[in-house]
Amino acid sequence: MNIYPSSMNVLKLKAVPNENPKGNVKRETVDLGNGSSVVYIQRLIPSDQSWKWFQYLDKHIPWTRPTIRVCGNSFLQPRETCYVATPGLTELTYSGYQPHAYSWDDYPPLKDMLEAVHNALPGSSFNSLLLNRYNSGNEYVGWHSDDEKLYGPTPEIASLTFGCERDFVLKKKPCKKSCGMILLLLELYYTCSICVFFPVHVTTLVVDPYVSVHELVIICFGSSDGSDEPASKRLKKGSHDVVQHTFRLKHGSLLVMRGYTQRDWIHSVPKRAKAEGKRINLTFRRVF
Ligand SMILES: O=C(O)CCC(=O)C(=O)O
Ligand SMILES: [Fe+2]
Repeated sequence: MNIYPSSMNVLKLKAVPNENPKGNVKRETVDLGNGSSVVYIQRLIPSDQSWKWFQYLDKHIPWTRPTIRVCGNSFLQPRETCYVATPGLTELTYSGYQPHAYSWDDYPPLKDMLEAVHNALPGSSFNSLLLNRYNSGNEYVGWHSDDEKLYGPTPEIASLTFGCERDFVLKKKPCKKSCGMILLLLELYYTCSICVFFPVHVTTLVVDPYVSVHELVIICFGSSDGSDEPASKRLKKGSHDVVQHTFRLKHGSLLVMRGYTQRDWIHSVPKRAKAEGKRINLTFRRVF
């Protein structure tokens, strides 16, 4: 089965610069096609304000490194996290972990950050926030999409970054038509944690809370290019044709995923040996 087309190109998408209505903050929009798009504002929050907020978050947020369960195995999440939400919303659960929902009033500066994001995105209304702290380039978030039901079919997710610059990579999910049935079956097996039929190299790759079923499909079944190398190796070497886009997320930047981005794309912040500093990322979401 061909998950990806056979050539080795990484197809990059074009960013179109545009101005916001007030004309004072530059933003670029990347049309991912089929109703998905990303907006990137490199300098939303001035540097000195961003450092003040970074210091506040670093010191006052009750960071935890949860143990999460994937395929029946327990792993320490490869970054620290905290969750904030308006009371009364449906609770968030991922990888068998249900974070405690702190209130916005517990950490008042979060309300200023929310306001800055709302001002940049007229018409948006976020009511929950997932915070991540990456203490070094060794910490990361693996391939996933934030497609939990509680966010609805076309979630808008606004991602504010402070501190060390890191790459944020978006990659198109494998074809749906030919893989639909396999995805469904894997989703079932995955959800039920019945993963015994996966080869060992599959389960050893699964170390992230958001491991994508689509990644498992690629790893398990690979492409039909005649290679007898394990598919996991081929995936790591990037020997597939991949449509992807990389954003270097700057201190004080805002990246917004819109439309069907969670349905049709996966994203990650990969390990980077050269990234030495700490990075704090806030993803604002709306729970329906
Ligand atoms: O740290 C980031 O930029 C992304 C975090 C993320 O994807 C998530 O929390 O779902
Ligand atoms: Fe995400």
